[in-house]
Amino acid sequence: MTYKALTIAGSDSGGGAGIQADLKTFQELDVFGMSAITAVTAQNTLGVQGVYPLPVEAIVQQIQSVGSDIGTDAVKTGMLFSSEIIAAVAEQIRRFGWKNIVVDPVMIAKGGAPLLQEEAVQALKEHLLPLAAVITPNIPEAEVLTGMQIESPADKQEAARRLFDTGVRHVVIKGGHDEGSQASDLLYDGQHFQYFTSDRLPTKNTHGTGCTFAAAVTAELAKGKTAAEAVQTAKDFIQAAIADDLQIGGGHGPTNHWAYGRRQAVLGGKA
Ligand SMILES: Nc1ncnc2c1ncn2[C@@H]1O[C@H](COP(=O)(O)OP(=O)(O)OP(=O)(O)O)[C@@H](O)[C@H]1O
Ligand SMILES: Cc1ncc(CO)c(N)n1
Repeated sequence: MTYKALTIAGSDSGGGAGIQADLKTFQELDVFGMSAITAVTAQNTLGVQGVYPLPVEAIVQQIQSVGSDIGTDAVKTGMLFSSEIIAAVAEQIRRFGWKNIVVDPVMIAKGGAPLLQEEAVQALKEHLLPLAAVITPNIPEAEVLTGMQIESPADKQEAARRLFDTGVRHVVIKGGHDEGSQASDLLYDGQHFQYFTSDRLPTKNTHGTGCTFAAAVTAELAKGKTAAEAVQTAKDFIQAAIADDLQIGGGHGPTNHWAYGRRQAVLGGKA
């Protein structure tokens, strides 16, 4: 059985985030990766030097080329940049009847460069969130989407409830931006709160952690895993990828996308 996943996201020339992180992650998890590029960024470990959104027509055409021939078992959205792009992407997802939609509501790159126009937040809520099987905001993104400040564990749960009410089936609020010695991701399915917790690793090389995490969730949903199973694998994948960081570039380096696969191979006696 060949499982397939489509990422609709921006290109990161530095290879640590965006489309590049997604395809590497799909590959590592044995899922055939496809892409529809929404914007080209000139980017490295130091920051974002340029952002070039593609015409909506070019984005729609890429999605249609995939949908009309190959099809997909899951879709991840990342950097969508504008409300026009969001509306067009949502329309195509509906048109092909795709399920297993993972929305990573990318807003701002680590260095502060905007990857989503401010007025597009409403379009995200209106068009895309109701289609999502899983949404994976970090804490600042969850704050923007809910309009509330998240300062305590109770706030995090309340934000998850509010996000669930937008029509999303599972909410994951990631803990990368939390304080403390643990990085704890909260999953909410409308009934239960479940925490996925690891030691916080002391490194500056966390470029693309969010993209990589959401791509791993997408790959696992493509294989038919439940949201909780997919989040557990994604958490293990990103923990291994951060732990074995690569020391590339002069700023916030990428994670190591092959670390998880190497560890599995060692555990399974294959390496
Ligand atoms: N220092 C760290 N140690 C361990 N896990 C981490 C660390 N930083 C982030 N994570 C994990 O990485 C995943 C991504 O979380 P994070 O909140 O950093 O996403 P993000 O801000 O969207 O990332 P980015 O914008 O760089 O793509 C989560 O599973 C989180 O728990
Ligand atoms: C293209 C792209 N998408 C997402 C992110 C968020 O990490 C980034 N830095 N660049």
